Amino acid sequence: MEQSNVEALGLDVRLRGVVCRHGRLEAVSGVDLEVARGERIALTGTNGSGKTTLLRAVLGLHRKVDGELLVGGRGTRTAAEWAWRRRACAWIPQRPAAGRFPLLARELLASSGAHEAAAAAAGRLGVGALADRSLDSLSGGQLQRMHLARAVGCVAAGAGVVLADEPTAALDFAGQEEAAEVLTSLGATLLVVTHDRAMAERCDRVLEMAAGRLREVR
Ligand SMILES: Nc1ncnc2c1ncn2[C@@H]1O[C@H](COP(=O)(O)OP(=O)(O)OP(=O)(O)O)[C@@H](O)[C@H]1O
Repeated sequence: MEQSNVEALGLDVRLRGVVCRHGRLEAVSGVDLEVARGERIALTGTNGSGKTTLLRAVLGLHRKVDGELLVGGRGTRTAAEWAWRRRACAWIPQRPAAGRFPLLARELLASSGAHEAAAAAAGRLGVGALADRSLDSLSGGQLQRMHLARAVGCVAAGAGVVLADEPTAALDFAGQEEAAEVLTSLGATLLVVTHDRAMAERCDRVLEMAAGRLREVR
């Protein structure tokens, strides 16, 4: 993996007038946001207000985006920029899919680009012994811990931004604390969608989304 262009201590994220549509529905409406390198942002808000759509847009997965959306000063106009964006951002999905041909947990960890760091994180998160299990055999909380461990691996491999979509939703209380600690101490820029107060309290800023618009809460 080419790592030279990805900064280890986080990348800045800049959104200007970002609009995202699903067909005719405008899910994100004119969002402006400046996130400094290493800053940790909690994104809260009502169901269906556009949080996941916004994170997917930052990741480069939502292609119908108007406005300016830069990570580390780069857009996603060319295939090379798009590939760079995918390496620069670690992604913890809200509903991890096992896929049609389920991966083994250790294959998920290896896909981070830094297998040893991800495997060590899996150990710390209490799922190291499950590495040879297929992802579709894991419980919701175990799967969420595995994705968290993968994100740690991605950062070790050079990702500068972590995009996490309700990463503690399936976790028990101790797991919520552990996950919040792991995510907020990575050194990477963090954008985390969460309804978990403990997670929000560990972040530098809390933003709220309502009907596709963003406002600062703290
Ligand atoms: N693939 C899709 N096709 C059509 N509409 C979609 C699609 N994905 C999301 N939407 C709609 O876009 C809006 C924003 O959805 P989004 O998933 O971004 O919200 P959210 O804030 O993450 O919600 P939640 O808190 O429930 O996870 C919703 O009205 C949703 O129904």
